[in-house]
Amino acid sequence: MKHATPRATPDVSRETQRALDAYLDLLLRWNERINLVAERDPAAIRHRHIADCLQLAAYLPPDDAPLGDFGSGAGFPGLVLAAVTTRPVHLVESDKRKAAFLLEASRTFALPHVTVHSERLERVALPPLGVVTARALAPLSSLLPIAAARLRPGGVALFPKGRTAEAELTQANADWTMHVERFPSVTDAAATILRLSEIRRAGAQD
Ligand SMILES: C[S@@+](CC[C@H](N)C(=O)[O-])C[C@H]1O[C@@H](n2cnc3c(N)ncnc32)[C@H](O)[C@@H]1O
Repeated sequence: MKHATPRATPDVSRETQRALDAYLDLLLRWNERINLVAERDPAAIRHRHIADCLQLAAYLPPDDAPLGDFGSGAGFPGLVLAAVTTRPVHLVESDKRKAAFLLEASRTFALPHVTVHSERLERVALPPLGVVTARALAPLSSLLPIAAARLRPGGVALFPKGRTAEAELTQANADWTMHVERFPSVTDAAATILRLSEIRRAGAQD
């Protein structure tokens, strides 16, 4: 697998760092009542989830088009990215308790550009998106129809993937054409960030 050179994870301001630390505190408190993340160790959550998601900011397009994060869970990556972008961010999470956490977090950290949709992604009404993200939601062959249906022309999908990235791409290539960029993860040597654009069903006409 050939990776492009990784882009540096953006340095965050002290204010953003404080907000991310407060988000971690809130997550730890809620994690005692509902299962948001498997880890209990704050340092592990900071590295495996927050830093892992923050690195995606380097691959966002330089515009203000809306971002839709599908299956956000505890806010990964959508809520973390909302801390470093002013574009509208739509978090789609069907689990009511996780959606309640997302709502509380977006209110606590005064992120007025975040909208939480407590419903299934198949049914949610969203504007055409400039960016689609989904982490640990589904294999690529299931994510591509979602991205193709939701992205506006010129939009990109950012999918963090583990060691199955190449196999998922091979499988998806049977039914889809797309421009693929691969970036190495800075938090997990076995992981790859896929940035996909011009996603079309194979054989589809423009
Ligand atoms: C494995 S978790 C991953 C959560 C988060 N993206 C992360 O990386 O930690 C998948 C999440 O997707 C949500 N989900 C699954 N199917 C969904 C659907 N059809 N519509 C909306 N959310 C869905 C689940 O409730 C769960 O919170």
